[in-house]
Amino acid sequence: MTPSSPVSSPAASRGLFISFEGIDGAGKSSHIQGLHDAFLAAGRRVVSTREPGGTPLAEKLRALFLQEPMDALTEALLVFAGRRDHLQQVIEPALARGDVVLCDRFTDATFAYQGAGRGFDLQVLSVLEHMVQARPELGEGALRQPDLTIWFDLPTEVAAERLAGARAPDRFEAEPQQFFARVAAGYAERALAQPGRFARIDSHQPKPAVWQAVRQAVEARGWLSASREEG
Ligand SMILES: Nc1ncnc2c1ncn2[C@@H]1O[C@H](COP(=O)(O)OP(=O)(O)O)[C@@H](O)[C@H]1O
Ligand SMILES: Cc1cn([C@H]2C[C@H](O)[C@@H](COP(=O)(O)OP(=O)(O)O)O2)c(=O)[nH]c1=O
Repeated sequence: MTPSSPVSSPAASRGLFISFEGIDGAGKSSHIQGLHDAFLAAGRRVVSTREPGGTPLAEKLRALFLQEPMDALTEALLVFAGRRDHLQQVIEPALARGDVVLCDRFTDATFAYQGAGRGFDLQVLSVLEHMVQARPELGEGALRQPDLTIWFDLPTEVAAERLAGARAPDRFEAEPQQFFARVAAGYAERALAQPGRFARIDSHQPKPAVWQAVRQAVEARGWLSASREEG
């Protein structure tokens, strides 16, 4: 099997859904590409995608979301509308094919940014989450959630230093550090509530050390071995 060839039989592996989270500037981007390459080398088909975005419609919503002033409910409605389209057009079909889906942010970001960051009602977010991510075929209340969420955790002041001058700030990146402190606390709360799904990565380290930690989080689950069946 060549490094980039797909698995020979869909039965040999099930789809895997991995999301990447953290405050702006936490350093997720380059490691998503690294993991993409590592899964290809292990013989998996990989779809790398992002939220907000991931489909033509959701990318249009992303542009509005990042640039236009709006209140927190509008933010939540836009991001969940895009998520619905993304799940239907990209994520669910890829998982059904047995692909690995690497998603730069998912619903934890909504709870962290709109919930903890903006102070928006978490119960309303939960209602939207249940509408958008419902999997009725698995029973009442079943939701599509990532199999693993890789959470890049680092102090807000370090993230701010990394972002300074790196790129023109969007509507969120222009927020003050107190906003990101609330977002970071939101992620910590989500990770505490669902420890099996979250892998916390200490991102206040040089890139190679962060990459080792990311790789280990995935290897520890047996997901990077070429011939192994997923459990
Ligand atoms: N471990 C690291 N140490 C120092 N700088 C980093 C590290 N990881 C990323 N960076 C830099 O920080 C900035 C933000 O990284 P990026 O991957 O774009 O963050 P994110 O996608 O989480 O917003 C970039 O300029 C990047 O080169
Ligand atoms: C998915 C999502 C992102 N966001 C925010 C977080 C980021 O500030 C921004 C875009 O995320 P991201 O794609 O990580 O930005 P970049 O490519 O510039 O690093 O959207 C929310 O506020 N709620 C959400 O549900």
